[in-house]
Amino acid sequence: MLLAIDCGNTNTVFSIWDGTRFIATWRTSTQHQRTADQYYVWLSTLMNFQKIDPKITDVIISSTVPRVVFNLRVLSDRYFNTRPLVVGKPDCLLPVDVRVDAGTQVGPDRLVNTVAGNSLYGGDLILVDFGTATTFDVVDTDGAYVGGVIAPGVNLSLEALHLAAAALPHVDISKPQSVVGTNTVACMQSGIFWGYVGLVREICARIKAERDRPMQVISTGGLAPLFQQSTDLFDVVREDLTMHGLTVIHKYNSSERAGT
Ligand SMILES: Nc1ncnc2c1ncn2[C@@H]1O[C@H](COP(=O)(O)OP(=O)(O)O)[C@@H](O)[C@H]1O
Ligand SMILES: CC(C)(COP(=O)(O)O)[C@@H](O)C(=O)NCCC(=O)O
Ligand SMILES: [K+]
Repeated sequence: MLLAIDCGNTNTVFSIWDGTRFIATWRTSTQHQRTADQYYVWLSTLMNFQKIDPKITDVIISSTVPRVVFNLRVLSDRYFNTRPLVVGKPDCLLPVDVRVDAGTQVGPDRLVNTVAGNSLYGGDLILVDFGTATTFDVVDTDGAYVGGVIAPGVNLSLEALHLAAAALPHVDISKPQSVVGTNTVACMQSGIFWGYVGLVREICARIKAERDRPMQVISTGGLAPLFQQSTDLFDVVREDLTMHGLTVIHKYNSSERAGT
């Protein structure tokens, strides 16, 4: 079975893929200090708790935080006796082209999303991923990654208000009842929620105009469903987009190595 690890700047998600479906998914905060042994204690406890004993034969990692990769590699070598595939490294092949400025290091999560989007929905896509940052990845007609947009994440924006202004509290995002807030929290939620709806709408409209063709908008990340509520921003919300992409990349590399 495949252990797929998607490490973002805030959270790291581990999923076990049995070849047809994910049999388990667990999430932990991203901390580069966490050792391979700590990961394994955590993972094996959860496996015992869910009464599963998967035989992990392969590991694939996508990480937007380079420092965590070392310990995840050790986890794979020491406990699963396998050399992991690491997206973005030269020995990890991608089934799509990447057409960006020379020397640009595209976030591996964006490449994985592109592969997933292309495998599920074809080409001419805008992939919106609500993570620490909100990213827009543009997928060409042939499935290539051709660039995109990086905006501050929703929670990062709320946290920035709280950190910079003495009288503004820490607030969780939610859809406000009305645009005009009658208390501080409602005012902040309105600014971020409706501001974000505007940001997503405007950026998608401009990408479509710039590329002069219809495009499907696919969204992912924990906050995608919140924004889909009573807005028409996305054609599809697919929460497991990145994980799905990891399974596609793993399969592609396995078959390339086998020469099929
Ligand atoms: N369902 C959710 N509801 C509210 N906040 C969420 C939800 N899912 C994720 N978040 C928050 O969104 C932010 C980005 O999380 P995540 O998608 O895990 O980012 P990353 O992939 O960059 O690590 C974090 O602050 C996280 O706590
Ligand atoms: C834009 C990102 C910070 C998003 O990361 P995330 O929100 O998933 O933690 C990440 O994709 C990244 O570090 N990218 C490198 C620059 C680029 O993609 O052009
Ligand atoms: K992301």
